[in-house]
Amino acid sequence: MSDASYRDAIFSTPLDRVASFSFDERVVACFPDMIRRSVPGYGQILGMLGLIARRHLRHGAHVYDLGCSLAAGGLALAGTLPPDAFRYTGVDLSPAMVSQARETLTAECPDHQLAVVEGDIRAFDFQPSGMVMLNFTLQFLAPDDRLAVLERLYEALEPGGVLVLSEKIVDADEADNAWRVERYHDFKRANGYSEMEISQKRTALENVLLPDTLTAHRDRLAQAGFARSLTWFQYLNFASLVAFKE
Ligand SMILES: C[S@@+](CC[C@H](N)C(=O)[O-])C[C@H]1O[C@@H](n2cnc3c(N)ncnc32)[C@H](O)[C@@H]1O
Ligand SMILES: O=C(O)C(=O)C[C@]1(C(=O)O)C=C[C@H](O)C=C1
Repeated sequence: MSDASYRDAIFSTPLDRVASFSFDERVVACFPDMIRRSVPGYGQILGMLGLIARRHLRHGAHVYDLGCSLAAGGLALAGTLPPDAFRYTGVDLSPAMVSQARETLTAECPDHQLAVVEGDIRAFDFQPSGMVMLNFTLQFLAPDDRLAVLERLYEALEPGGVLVLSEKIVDADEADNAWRVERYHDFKRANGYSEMEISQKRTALENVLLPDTLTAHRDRLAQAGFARSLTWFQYLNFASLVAFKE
């Protein structure tokens, strides 16, 4: 099973107790469908990764994709850049994600240099790189662990390197936030999720996915050393930033 696979029905039946969300085999089996129906702009963000790499990446440089899940970031770059343009390492904590990602990359991009390793990005020994992608991963780390990871990524990036940070975000203003979350739930309904699925997934993600404001992200990036960052994409409560190592 190496392609778009099953429809996400994980929260479609009533659960006595909704367990915390985890990236296990059941999630892996429907992940491409889940993320496309749950993250506004996911396809557009993937589409830009190759274009950002084309502008910022030195020929042959190394790229990290942290919390790579099924290596969608690697597939996106391989769709835009030739095999000698970059080397890619995806890192993920979930063994089920890692084994499925490897299978997909072998089947779909045999000529590109794409590796996936199982590891925890909080303790990973990062090698020098020209680009780092952190797409919807930082939000799953304990808030106190986030700055240290960004500091180590700043160190690992080569001069001229770029970090792409995509996240679910929260508004500081309560009313603005409520509007955005309500429209996000409309987005999920329009993508075929039921009220039960929306509410049980929300419960499962409580205390697991902890979103920051865009201001908190920009401040943290600056604290980690990134003198320049900007939000290049936002769709409801999901955004993507780029930060530069000068
Ligand atoms: C929402 S998914 C990321 C989606 C993926 N980047 C994409 O664009 O399709 C979050 C991923 O982060 C991984 N993850 C969470 N904490 C991690 C950690 N400390 N180290 C490495 N991976 C982690 C999870 O296993 C999961 O696969
Ligand atoms: O479904 C949600 O509420 C999400 O926040 C989507 C989200 C994410 O943003 O990382 C959460 C878990 C995974 O299923 C993939 C996407």
